[in-house]
Amino acid sequence: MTTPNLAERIDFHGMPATRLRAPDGSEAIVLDHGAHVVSWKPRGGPDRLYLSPDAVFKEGTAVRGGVPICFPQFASNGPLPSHGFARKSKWELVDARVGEDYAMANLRLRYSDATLAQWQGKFVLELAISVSGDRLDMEMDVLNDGDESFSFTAALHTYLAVKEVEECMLEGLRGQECSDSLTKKRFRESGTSFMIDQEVDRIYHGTKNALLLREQHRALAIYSENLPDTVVWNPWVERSKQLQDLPDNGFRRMLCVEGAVVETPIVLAPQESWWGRQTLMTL
Ligand SMILES: O=P(O)(O)OC[C@H]1O[C@@H](O)[C@H](O)[C@@H](O)[C@@H]1O
Repeated sequence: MTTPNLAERIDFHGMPATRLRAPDGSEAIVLDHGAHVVSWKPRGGPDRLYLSPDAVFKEGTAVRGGVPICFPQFASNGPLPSHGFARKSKWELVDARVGEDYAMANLRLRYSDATLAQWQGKFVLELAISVSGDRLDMEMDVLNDGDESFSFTAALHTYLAVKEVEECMLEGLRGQECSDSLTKKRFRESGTSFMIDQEVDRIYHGTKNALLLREQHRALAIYSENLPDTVVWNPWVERSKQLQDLPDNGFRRMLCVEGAVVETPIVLAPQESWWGRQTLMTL
C-alpha cells in the first residue's frame, strides 16, 4: 500500500508504526499492533498521552499507556482475557493521509481463525484516527460480516498524561449514575469535580456531557459520541506495584478516562454496524 505525501512509516520500540503529522504541526503515532495510539502531541505542545516507560512492545502483549482498544470485551466482563484480543492483535494499515489541516490513518482488524477460536463474532473492526491543531479524534467502527448476530462491549482506554494526578480535577460527571468496580456499589455522583487521591476504578453510565480535565496550568476537553459509559481508572500505590509494566510512581503521571460501552452491550445483526468516537481537545 502507498501512503501518499505524508504519514511516515516508522519503527517504534521495534514495532511497525505510522507517524501522522498534520501541516499545523500536530502529530500522533499509531502502532499496527493493536491500532494502538501511543503518542499525541497537539500543535506546539507536549505529549498528552501517557506511555509507561516500562511498557512491553511484543506481539501478543498489551502496551501499557496510549490508547488500548478494548474489544470485544471490556475488562473481565466475560470469558475472554481482560479487555479482549483487539489490543494484542496485529492490525492492517489501510489508509494514511495528510490533508490541508489534518493527518489521518485508518486501521482494520478482521475476524480470523485465531479470533474465531476465542470468540464467535465475524467482525470487521476499524479505527480511524485523525489529528488536527489541538484535537485528536478516534473512532471505532464495527461491522458484523457474518450471518449470525453477536454482541460485544468495548472501550477506547485512553491514558491521559498529567503532571501530578493529585492536582487534577475531572469535571462534568455530576448527577451521573456510577458503578464503583472496587466497592461494587452503585451511586449517583454528587460532586462537581472529582479529585484523584486514591485508587479509582469507576464506570459512569449514560455520560452525555463533555468532560473537562483541569490541571494547574492547562485543561483538556474529552467528548464521547455513541460511547455511553465513561471509565475512570487510576491504580494508585498498591495496585501499581502489581503491574510489572508500570513504574511504582507511574500512577502519578496518568489518568485513564475511557469512552466505553459496558453496561448495555451492543448487539449487531448480520451486516449491521456500529461506531463510537472519543475526541480530545486541549484548551
Ligand atoms: O491491566 P489491564 O488489563 O490493562 O486493565 C487495566 C484497567 O483497565 C480499566 O479499564 C479497568 O476498569 C480496570 O479494572 C483495569 O484494572
